[in-house]
Amino acid sequence: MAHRRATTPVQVVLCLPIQESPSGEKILLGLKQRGFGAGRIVAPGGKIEAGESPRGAAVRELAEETGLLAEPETLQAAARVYFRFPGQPAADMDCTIFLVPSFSGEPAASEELIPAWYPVGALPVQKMWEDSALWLSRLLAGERFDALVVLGADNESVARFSMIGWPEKRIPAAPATEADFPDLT
Ligand SMILES: Nc1[nH]c(=O)nc2c1ncn2[C@H]1C[C@H](O)[C@@H](COP(=O)(O)OP(=O)(O)OP(=O)(O)O)O1
Repeated sequence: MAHRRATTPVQVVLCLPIQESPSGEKILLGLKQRGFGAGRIVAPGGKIEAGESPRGAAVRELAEETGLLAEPETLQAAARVYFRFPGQPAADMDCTIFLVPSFSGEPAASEELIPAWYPVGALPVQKMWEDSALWLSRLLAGERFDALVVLGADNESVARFSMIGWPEKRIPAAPATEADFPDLT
């Protein structure tokens, strides 16, 4: 019998602004000040609002949390990560991740995030979600994928991780948000 979910995963986005510097590429992350994941260093992002596209949500969240402004069409859809929290199913999230190669403005702290640039080769993985060590550097190295992250009972450790590279087979039962992934549709 098919498993029926009690709740629908929350649809969220993450943004990865990228900047060239004399010492190499850097990405913008930030210390989350409140809400889900507070105290961790995370990428800017959040929930997709009703009627909003993933791309539109990414641009809005980036502006709200960091002050950076980007044009929606310049964002590059790079991965989807399905976060599953068996110990707290209401926290399940389907996350679309965008690279942000061009933007204007300077990052500034918000109530949500204290942003800072990090070298791609020296990510602050000890202060991030444990699972991000499994997928973030691969994404920044150019891989494109869907990944499934199942958290442990503590809602922090990684119980299971699997990855499916584009354009191979999709993760079964993942809700469709293919509109942002033209190479898949
Ligand atoms: N295991 C995990 N690893 C990771 O790297 N990021 C995760 C994660 N689980 C959730 N996230 C991210 C995805 C999403 O962008 C974010 C949570 O969404 P929000 O920032 O919107 O949550 P908040 O509780 O702050 O809500 P609001 O402030 O009400 O929007 O956490």
